[in-house]
This record gives sequence, C-alpha cells and structure tokens, in this order.
Amino acid sequence: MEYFIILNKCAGGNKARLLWPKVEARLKQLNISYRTFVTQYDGHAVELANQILSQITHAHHSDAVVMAAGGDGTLHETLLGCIGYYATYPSESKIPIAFLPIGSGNDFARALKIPLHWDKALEQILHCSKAASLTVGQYTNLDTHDEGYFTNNFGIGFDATVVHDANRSSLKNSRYFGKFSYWISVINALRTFQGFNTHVKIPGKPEDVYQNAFLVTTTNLPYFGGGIKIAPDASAYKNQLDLIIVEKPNPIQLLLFVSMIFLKRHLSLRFIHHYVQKELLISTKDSRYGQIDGEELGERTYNLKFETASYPFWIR
Ligand SMILES: Nc1ncnc2c1ncn2[C@@H]1O[C@H](COP(=O)(O)OP(=O)(O)OP(=O)(O)O)[C@@H](O)[C@H]1O
Repeated sequence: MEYFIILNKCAGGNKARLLWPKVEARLKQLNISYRTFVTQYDGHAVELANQILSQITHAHHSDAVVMAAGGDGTLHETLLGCIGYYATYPSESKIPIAFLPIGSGNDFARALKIPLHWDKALEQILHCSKAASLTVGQYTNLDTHDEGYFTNNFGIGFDATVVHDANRSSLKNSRYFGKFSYWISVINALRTFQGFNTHVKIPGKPEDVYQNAFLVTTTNLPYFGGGIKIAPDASAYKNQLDLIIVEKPNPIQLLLFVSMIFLKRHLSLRFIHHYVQKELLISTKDSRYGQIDGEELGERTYNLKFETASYPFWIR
C-alpha cells in the first residue's frame, strides 16, 4: 500500500506537531511507503486531497489510501477534496480515506472505534485490508444551491455558538487549558443563548415547527462536542441521518437533560425531538451560528436539504 498523508500539524492545539516525528519514525521503521502533504492554512486539506487524487496514476491506483492525520476538521476537508475530485471524474474508482486521530475532539474516531492513541490507530490502519463504504451527510443550501458534506454533524444553535466562542478564546491552542476554555464557552452560551424558530419537513408528512429551538443537530454519528453521546443509535454504517432538536430548556430541564445524557435516556424527554431519516428539510427563521464537523459557518438563517451519501473509508 502507499499512504498519501494529509497532515494538519496545528490539530489538537499543536499536539499533532509534537506527535508527528514519532508517527514518521514508526512508518520508517515498518518500511511503509508514504508521502506527506502538510496543510499550510485553513481549508488547505481540500486542495491537497484534490491534488493527491489527480497525481495518483493508474499504476498504483489500487494500492493507494489518502490518510487524514489531524482532527475531525482535517478529515472533513479531506472528504470534501475527495468528493470534489470524483464529481469532476465520476468514472474513476474512489481511493479510500483513512483517519489518524491526532486532533482534540476526535468524535469520528470514537464512533468508528478507531483507537484514540496514535500508535494503535496507525496499527489498525496498516492492518486494514478492505475499504468499507460509510454513510456521510450531504446538505444542499436551498437558497444558493451550494452543496456540502459532513462526516460527523451539521449543527445550528447552541453547539455552533460554543464552537464560535471557543475558537476565539486565547486559551484555545493551549495543551493544558484548551478543554477549560471549551467549558467556559459552554457556560457563556448557556447564559446568553436565545431560542430560535425552526421548521422541519419530512417527505410525506406535515411540517413540524419549533418556536424556541436551542440545538438543531443533524448527525451521522452518536457523538458530538468531543464525546457527548447525543444520538446513541446513530451510525455511519446505516444509510440514514439522525436529527436531534432540543427546545430551550429551563434550568431544571437543563439539569435533567445533562443527567439523562449520561444515562443515555435523554431522547425520552418531552423537550427533545428525534428524527431518523434518509432525507429531511430544515429551515430557520432567526440568525444563529452554524457548524459543520466543528468548522464554523457564521451567523445566519438556514434553508437546507439533508440527504445521505457514501464514501469508502479505510477503517479496519
Ligand atoms: N497550517 C494551518 N494553520 C492554521 N490552521 C490550519 C492549518 N492547517 C489546518 N488548519 C485548520 O485547523 C483547524 C482545526 O483542525 P482539526 O479540526 O483537524 O483539529 P482539532 O480542531 O484539534 O480537532 P477536532 O476537530 O477533532 O476537535 C481546521 O479548521 C483546519 O482548516
């Protein structure tokens, strides 16, 4: 096999920069054939994935794997680059994506049972012999007709506000205080977040309207926010997406929500709504932050169609 590694040295609050020499030493020790492409800026992994696929010749096509080494954001960009390439060359067979989780949240790795320690994860990738087709989320902005994909989730509201706030924290890149700054952002958002109007339409059913939504997350995986099991039965092995809507809780409901999440019983609460669908429409009437796989979308209203798509991954 030949591994084309897209490396984000900034992932995990620069943890990846420190780990990388160890990963390289292991690859060399095992005589693994690989090439490294280091991201230089936000969004660069999309271009690198596209360039890598255009460089891979027919001669070694069947032996190639694109490996995203970083956090969920790096994996997200790698997927976008690969899907973008095959949209231009649809007749080519797809090169699978492997993921070495050396970021902060690593929800994708957690959900797919990829070890969170780099050497175990690398071992699993190197022992993998067959690609698995996984479901990824696809969304279309119905106002602009732009399309995009997500490996983890597309969140509007509370989670995206936390991502926005945490990204602006001066402690964000600290190895020791990064987690602390994340929880400060959670508390800030809990104090100030205003509910928003959200409409959900499922094919063949009347529209549901939520006047005071707090969290609207369409997910492909059980975890979000770095290990919170928001959709316990969601799975990238199922051809469906889970939508979780939480209506703005009062302080008692919030306490109940947090305790029930630990017990994995939160979906039975009456202010939480759960949909499992292959296709759904979501529109919001008030401007709120959005996030895709932890990457910020800014503050605006959304008019979206969600569907499932698939891509081959090199997991185990
Ligand atoms: N050279 C670079 N300089 C600045 N930002 C970069 C660079 N390379 C990549 N990035 C950006 O770093 C961001 C964070 O990366 P990533 O999500 O992979 O790690 P993480 O946030 O630590 O992990 P997780 O998403 O799992 O919490 C991404 O938005 C990516 O575009």
